[in-house]
Amino acid sequence: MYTFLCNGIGSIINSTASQSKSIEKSPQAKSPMGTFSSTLVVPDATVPIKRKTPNKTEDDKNSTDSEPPYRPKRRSTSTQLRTPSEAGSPSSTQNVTVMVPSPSLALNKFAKADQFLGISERYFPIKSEQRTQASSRRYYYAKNTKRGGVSIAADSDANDTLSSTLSPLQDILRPSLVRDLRRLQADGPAITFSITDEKLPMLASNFGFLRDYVLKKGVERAPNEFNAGCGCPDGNCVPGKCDCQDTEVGSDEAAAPYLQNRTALSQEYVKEHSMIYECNYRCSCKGNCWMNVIQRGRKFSLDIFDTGNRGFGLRSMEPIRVGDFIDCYLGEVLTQKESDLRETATEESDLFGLDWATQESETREMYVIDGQKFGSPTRFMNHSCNPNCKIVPVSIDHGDDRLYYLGFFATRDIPPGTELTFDYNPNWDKKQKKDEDALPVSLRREAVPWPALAECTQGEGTAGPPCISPGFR
Ligand SMILES: C[S@@+](CC[C@H](N)C(=O)[O-])C[C@H]1O[C@@H](n2cnc3c(N)ncnc32)[C@H](O)[C@@H]1O
Repeated sequence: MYTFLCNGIGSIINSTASQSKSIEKSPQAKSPMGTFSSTLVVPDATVPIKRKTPNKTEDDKNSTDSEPPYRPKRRSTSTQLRTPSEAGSPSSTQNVTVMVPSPSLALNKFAKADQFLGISERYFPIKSEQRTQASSRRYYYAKNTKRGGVSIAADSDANDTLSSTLSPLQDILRPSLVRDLRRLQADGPAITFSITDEKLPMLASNFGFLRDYVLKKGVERAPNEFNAGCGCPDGNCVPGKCDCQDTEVGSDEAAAPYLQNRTALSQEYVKEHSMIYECNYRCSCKGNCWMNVIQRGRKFSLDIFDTGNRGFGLRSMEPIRVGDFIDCYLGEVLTQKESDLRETATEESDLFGLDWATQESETREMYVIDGQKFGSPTRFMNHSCNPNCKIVPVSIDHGDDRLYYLGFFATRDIPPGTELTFDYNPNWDKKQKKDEDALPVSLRREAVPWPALAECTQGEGTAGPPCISPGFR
């Protein structure tokens, strides 16, 4: 079970429903299975669970198994830049606060050319011992400066107003974003963006792209030795027989989550909600079989674009077939306590509670993913109650029922250029007229002004324009 808590649009919806079919885990996979639900508000009280600590064998202690493939490779930094319209009119006498982006190679180039506003000790105050470094244009320590608090007065006799400084900023932000996105190409085809200069800072300065979760304080992966693998003969994982697959309740037959002939969700899993356990490095196949999809990474080039009325969105310029894997939802992984603090501290959060196993829990709280500031391109997927994608919880570690991945898969064929969407709350009771927790429109986060959308009337699976769930109003 997982919970999507998206403050803004998310915090106005709350519903929980059971999955239509539950699937029992194979004996090899230790974690309990649960029902699926998705809500968009603060999660229901979670029943804590107690981790069973398996007895370590000598073999386990001496284990030299390598790490699973998904590991944080880097962490982007987040900076903020306010455009003139956000900062107010850049009149010549007015004090305008500018969030100066982190000094980068490109920025240093500008500094050398003495063109860029803000590259001086005045805007990057430093300690005396750091002055030498700064004078040689090495601003390593200057990154510690709270740049958000640095106020820059628009100079009355300066020819360049704030708007004229935007151009060099875009010249820096655009290549910097390209560089940031290029790093994601290690995991699949290119991620591009189709965004005007004006809106570029909203993406480039406010968001850091990740290649894996960033585990925050109090969050841990289960030790490697807890993980288990299948023992399929000759490393040949056969559908229905591989131990990594779940067996349906009351049946010995394992449900095959993926198609064998292409890395895609099976028809059954397109319809159902159940955890998938992929083969891993501990399996006899070493994770090289068809039971390995999200670990192979993206298959499609994705484009972050300006939807015009729903902020940024995500699309692919390639045709996507039903069941295809899009990408994982990533972000900072928080303890529930930390996520509660963030929820109350800010209006903006994009939280997923990893609560698949917590219903059978006794003492542990679930982990929560926050994709607001750091994450993957799927963070820009908008809601639709007539969606073309869905989220499936996927684990690559049988010994860790607390930390797993959320994979986006296509639920129908998607033509090139179509916005990729998912239902933020698939179990929302469409008959429910009003959500008591709904926020008035004025309190919702609006990155750009969005015109009112038509209320969703279409049934699932039918094509149609973007719409808004009845409860959103
Ligand atoms: C996960 S973010 C999606 C990316 C977002 N559009 C952006 O520019 O950052 C969720 C936020 O997008 C907006 N959003 C998502 N789906 C929407 C829809 N169908 N209509 C209007 N706003 C939507 C809401 O502000 C919501 O809080």
